[in-house]
Amino acid sequence: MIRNNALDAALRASIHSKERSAEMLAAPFASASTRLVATLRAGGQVLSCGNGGSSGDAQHLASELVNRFESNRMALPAIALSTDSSVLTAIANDASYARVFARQVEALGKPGDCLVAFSTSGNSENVVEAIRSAQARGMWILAMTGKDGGQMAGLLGSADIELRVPDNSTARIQEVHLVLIHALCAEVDTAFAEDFPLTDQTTPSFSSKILRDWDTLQQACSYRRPLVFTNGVFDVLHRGHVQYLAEARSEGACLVLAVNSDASVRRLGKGADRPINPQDDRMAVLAALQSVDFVTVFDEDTPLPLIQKLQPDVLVKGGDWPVEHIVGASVVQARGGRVLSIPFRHQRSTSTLLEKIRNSRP
Ligand SMILES: O=C(CO)[C@@H](O)[C@H](O)[C@H](O)[C@H](O)COP(=O)(O)O
Ligand SMILES: [Zn+2]
Repeated sequence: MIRNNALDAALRASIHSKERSAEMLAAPFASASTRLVATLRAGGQVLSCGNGGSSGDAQHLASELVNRFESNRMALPAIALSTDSSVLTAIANDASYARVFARQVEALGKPGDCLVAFSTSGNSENVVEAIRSAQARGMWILAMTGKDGGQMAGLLGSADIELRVPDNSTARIQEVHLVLIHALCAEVDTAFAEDFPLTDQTTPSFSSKILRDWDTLQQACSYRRPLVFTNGVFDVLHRGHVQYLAEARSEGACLVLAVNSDASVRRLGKGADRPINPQDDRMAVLAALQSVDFVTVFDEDTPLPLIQKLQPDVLVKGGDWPVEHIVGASVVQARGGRVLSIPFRHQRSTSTLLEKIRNSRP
């Protein structure tokens, strides 16, 4: 058998690096894949960047999200920021090379999106600048680094995740980055294959905003700050509701709306025939509103346990609720959050509406 020493050495070093990564990156990898899936489920996008070999990695990741990895699933939104030579040369020429990714993040990034930032040293200035811009826009960072994590490691906040390859060789770090990209894509394939059967190649419906499971909801919205929370029955949706929800959404970066379950509505004693619309229908209608980022349901008499779990920054109720009576106010205020009673600009009520319909019967 013919062996080549250079190839043997490279392969051995790569295997060693991968084995060490398997031990050291298991926990942050699990967090990264969960959060990436939650971001995409919530309609967020992935922006990726890096230089040289890492620019290729950024493109590799984006291509597999947009197109597919190993199985068919819906197309997912991802853009590699190292691909448009006109944009890159214009920014580098008019501003500086350090701004080439940051400027694009400012143009394309939205709160809740993910920036996947590749740098084996953690010190590429343009990647560091991109992280700063992404954080300022309410995005979270998945930092793919190596060596000692460089400047990037020091920039990351509690919402961010670093996958730092335990190696000092740029080449070995890049080789592990590629494995990490493929492993992340495999997790994304699995998550979206469950949601969308192979035959369904459509974009996510409003139903992706409906998260009944509170753990999943917490993961999807925990880093979308300021987080706004409101709750109610929302039985027969009217103009007052729509206006109120739009105003609530404008108070932060993400609005979670919790509706009372049918059993919980019945306990409110609004009438034997209430709710008119069952909880699944109410949630589906609310999820179609642009102002609403996530809809969930609670079965308790009050949303207090959910408020304690989500720890929103802004708690909102309709104008008929004085702030001191709003359930969960003390929880939010204790963390320095705001509690708002938003006045109804359009005085409508479901009960009056139903009365009108009943009285109009021949
Ligand atoms: O691919 C390689 C080395 O394997 C090179 O092109 C390498 O990516 C470049 O030197 C990069 O500029 C290195 O940047 P970084 O990984 O430190 O951010
Ligand atoms: Zn290379």
